[in-house]
Amino acid sequence: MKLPRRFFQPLATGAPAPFRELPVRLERMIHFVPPHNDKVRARVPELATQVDVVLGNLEDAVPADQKLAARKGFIAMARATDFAAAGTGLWTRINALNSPWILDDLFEIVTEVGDRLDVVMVPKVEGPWDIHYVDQLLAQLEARAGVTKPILVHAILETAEGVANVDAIACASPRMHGMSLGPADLAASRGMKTTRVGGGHPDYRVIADPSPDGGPRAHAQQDLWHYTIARMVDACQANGIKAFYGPFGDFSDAAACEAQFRNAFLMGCAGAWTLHPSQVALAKSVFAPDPAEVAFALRILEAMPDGTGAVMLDGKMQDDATWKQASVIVNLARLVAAKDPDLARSYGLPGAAGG
Ligand SMILES: CC(C)(COP(=O)(O)OP(=O)(O)OC[C@H]1O[C@@H](n2cnc3c(N)ncnc32)[C@H](O)[C@@H]1OP(=O)(O)O)[C@@H](O)C(=O)NCCC(=O)NCCSC(=O)C[C@H](O)C(=O)O
Ligand SMILES: [Mg+2]
Repeated sequence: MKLPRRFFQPLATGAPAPFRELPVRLERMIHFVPPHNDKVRARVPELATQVDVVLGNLEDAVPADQKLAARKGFIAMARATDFAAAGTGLWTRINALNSPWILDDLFEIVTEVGDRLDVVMVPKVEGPWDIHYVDQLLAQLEARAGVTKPILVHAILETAEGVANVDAIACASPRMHGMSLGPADLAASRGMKTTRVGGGHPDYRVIADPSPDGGPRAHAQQDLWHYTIARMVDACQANGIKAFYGPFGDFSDAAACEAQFRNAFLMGCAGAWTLHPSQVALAKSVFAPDPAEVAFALRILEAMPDGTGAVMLDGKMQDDATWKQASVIVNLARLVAAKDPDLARSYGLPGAAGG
């Protein structure tokens, strides 16, 4: 176990010191771009004005014979757009740690565009040892390339072993930005019997007792991912990092995607992955608080200026704890308002231009 005082020391001479606190950023969606696809890559400058995070994906969904093209494509797209000026995060998902591509992924990307990269997403993280490996390697590469801002690490929770070690992963390094649920790999790793990428399954349900008249029995579909999301959110929040829902693969079912995103939002997730342009608006609307909820939260804060005591609002008791709940909603609303003038107006909060 590392000594507490050494936790925040750089892991290589010349590497930047890790952040003490995560940068505060609005990350309603992590938008996946296949960087080997020239047509989609050409849309990135425009996308960067529409999404909170652009991620160049090098791992699954990139054919093996396109891995090098994807890496080169990512480097080109990182250079072609000033993401920082647009207020948009630039991430990459590297190949798995046991793959033949990972070493060159990190070496080439940090060397070429490390100063532009915010976060490296690491797939199939099994335990803290995987984070320690990436942490050390990133520090060496940052030092070598003269990168001055520490690159953060985001783990995908997508193996049974990873879920068993979720708490240790969350606190493995000060580089940890957060975690995403990877429902497809996790389903396979667990031996779940579904071919869907995220979302529910009609056969996963509870049914009511038989009725005396032999009529049809009521049933309700359950959420396959509730347990994992709850564990992930607790591990992340306990360590001051962020939890995300991952992909929803059925682009044709916007209602189901929205419901899954909304459950994740209510449970404490900050955002979700978007794999197709049609999912961007969905994520934007779900991962921002409802204006009516913001209005009520503002009333709570106003009624309890110092955050203590007990008051009644519309017949509902408010106290120190509901003040904290209201603060969660208002803080997020302020972050959204700073980026989205329409929502700033509907929240009655100052937007980016202060109006
Ligand atoms: C899945 C896709 C290959 C589908 O692309 P396409 O067949 O082109 O779809 P459409 O014709 O409907 O596209 C309409 C237009 O939109 C552009 N497009 C498509 N996708 C994107 C995108 N991601 N970003 C920007 N623009 C996009 C198309 O080019 C069309 O443009 P135009 O012709 O000019 O109208 C594609 O959507 C895609 O590759 N998506 C990303 C897939 C991906 O990254 N998958 C991996 C993440 S999920 C995962 O790994 C599982 C996870 O790890 C787990 O274990 O759970
Ligand atoms: Mg996966």
